Amino acid sequence: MSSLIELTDIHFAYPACPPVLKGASLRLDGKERVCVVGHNGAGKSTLLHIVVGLLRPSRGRVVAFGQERRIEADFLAVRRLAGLVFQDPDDQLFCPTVAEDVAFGPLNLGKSKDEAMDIVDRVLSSLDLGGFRDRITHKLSGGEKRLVTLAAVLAMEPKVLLLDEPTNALDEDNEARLIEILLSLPQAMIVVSHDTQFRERIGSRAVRLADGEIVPG
Ligand SMILES: Nc1ncnc2c1ncn2[C@@H]1O[C@H](COP(=O)(O)OP(=O)(O)OP(=O)(O)O)[C@@H](O)[C@H]1O
Repeated sequence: MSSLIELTDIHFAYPACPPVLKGASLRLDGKERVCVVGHNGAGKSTLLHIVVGLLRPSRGRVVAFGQERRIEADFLAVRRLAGLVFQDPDDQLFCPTVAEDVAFGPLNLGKSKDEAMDIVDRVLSSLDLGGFRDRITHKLSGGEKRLVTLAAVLAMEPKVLLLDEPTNALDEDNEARLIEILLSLPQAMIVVSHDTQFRERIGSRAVRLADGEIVPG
C-alpha cells in the first residue's frame, strides 16, 4: 500500500544552531496512528512542521499524498490534506469567537458562510463543544482552547492529523474524551506526546526521535 506521508533522510538546523534532524525518516500509512516520543528539544515539533512545509529541510525528501513536495505551492496542497494541531493553541486560534475560529478553515477552502456555519455546528457538537460556539476564544482555559484547536482542524476534513502534545492542559475527563474521539476518527495520525498512558491507548505504532533520527519506539 502506498504511504500517506513519507519523510526520507531529513536534515534540518535552525539558523546558527546545531542540527536538530540528522537523517530522520518516517512513514505514515493509511489508518495508522504513529506516536513519536523523544526528549525535550529532540525535534518532534520540528518534524511535524517539516511535514506541512512550515520549515524546509536542508536535505531529504518529503513525499505526501503520493507526490514529492518541494515548494510552497506543493505544501499549500499538503496543508489542506494534513491538519496540524499546534503544541500551543495560541499559535492556532486568532479569531474573536470559537465559531469564527472553527469556520476560518472551511471559509478559506471556499465554502459559503452558510456551509461553513453548518460545519462549525456539526464539528462542535461531535466534540460535545456545542456550548462553546459563541465563547470568546482568548478567554477559554488552556484545555478548552486545545479542544477548540482540534475542532478547527477537523472542520477542514483533513485526510491526516498531526497532533503535537494533544493532551497538554487537559484534565483526566477531557483526556479520556479526547482518546475516545481520536479512536473514533478515520484519519491516520502522527501524534507527538510525552503522555505514556495516552500513547498506549492511542498508538498503533511507536517511534522515537533520538539524536536527530527516527528509531523504533
Ligand atoms: N525558531 C527556533 N530557532 C532556534 N531554535 C529553535 C527554534 N525552534 C526550536 N528550536 C530548537 O530546536 C530544538 C528542537 O525543538 P522542537 O520544538 O522541535 O523539540 P521537541 O522535541 O518538540 O521538544 P518538546 O518535547 O520540548 O516539545 C530545540 O533545541 C529548540 O530549542
